[in-house]
Amino acid sequence: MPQLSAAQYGKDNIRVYKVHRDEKAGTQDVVEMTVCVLLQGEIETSYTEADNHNVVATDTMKQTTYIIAKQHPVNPPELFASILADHFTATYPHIHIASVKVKQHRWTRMTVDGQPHPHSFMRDGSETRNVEAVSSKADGLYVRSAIAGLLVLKSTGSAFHGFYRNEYTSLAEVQDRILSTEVDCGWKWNTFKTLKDVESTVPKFDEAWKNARQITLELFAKEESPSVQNTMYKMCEEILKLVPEVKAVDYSLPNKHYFEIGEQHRTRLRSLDCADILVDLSWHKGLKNTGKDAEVYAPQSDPNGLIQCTVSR
Ligand SMILES: O=c1[nH]c(=O)c2[nH]c(=O)[nH]c2[nH]1
Repeated sequence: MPQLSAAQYGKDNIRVYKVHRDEKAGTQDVVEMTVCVLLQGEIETSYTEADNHNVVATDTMKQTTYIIAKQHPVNPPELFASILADHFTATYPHIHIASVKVKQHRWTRMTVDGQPHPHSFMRDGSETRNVEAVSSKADGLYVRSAIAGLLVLKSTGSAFHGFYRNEYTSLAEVQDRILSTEVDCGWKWNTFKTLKDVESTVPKFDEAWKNARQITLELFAKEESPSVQNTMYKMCEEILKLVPEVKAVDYSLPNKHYFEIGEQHRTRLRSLDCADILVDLSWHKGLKNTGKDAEVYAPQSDPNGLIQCTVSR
């Protein structure tokens, strides 16, 4: 007899834009975000018996998102996501768990004629500030904040050697390589009992985001990295130190590679670190582009290393 063993449903990719007009100062602030709402609870018969009486329409979830955005602050995103998630579990007796994911996009104020412009912004990069809030009738509010899509590269100051070798290994030890990654860094807050507890933590959310971002960038830049693994572990340690309300920090870092192209160079490609492979141009009039003369590399999209960890207290 088949059984529905898990079910949730909701609205994804709800795009919301909110403007705040400061009439006195003559300036405006904008927030753009993409929201996903997913609900769980006593919804089984909608799947098994076509009984829709308990189905909160996904369109209702979208309309609710706009209404909550109108009536409440959308910043910090931790607060907005928690208010919205809490709304669903508080309003509907048969909804037991509501998950709200908010992805805030960057609109950075333009500087024009040396002054911050009152109402013009630019998208400076693919980085987003992400939050997931899960409101559970049984367990309270779980919140994870994150930085995603932050692209970074260092052209030296990274090595990778001393790794496991056997007959499947061709990678050479490397003392100096290019290191590039797209940062996905998350931090889980101690579970909040109620929405009030989230509200009283509001000043900490922006501060934690700033700290996590700064630690990530500074350690990435300053550290002589022996591996992605060790560098990300140090970042986790620093964030845990600076943000006592956080119980765990996680990173997911793809290793973006800089490869040589060209079938004739396959042997060379296999023998160097995958993240730092030179384009050998000696076939063209003896052009020197290897060793100390290396300047031109060939970035590759796949395959890539993927290094992940979670560090808890
Ligand atoms: O920092 C790294 N960690 C690895 O596990 C790894 N594996 C690899 O091929 N290059 C790298 N670099």
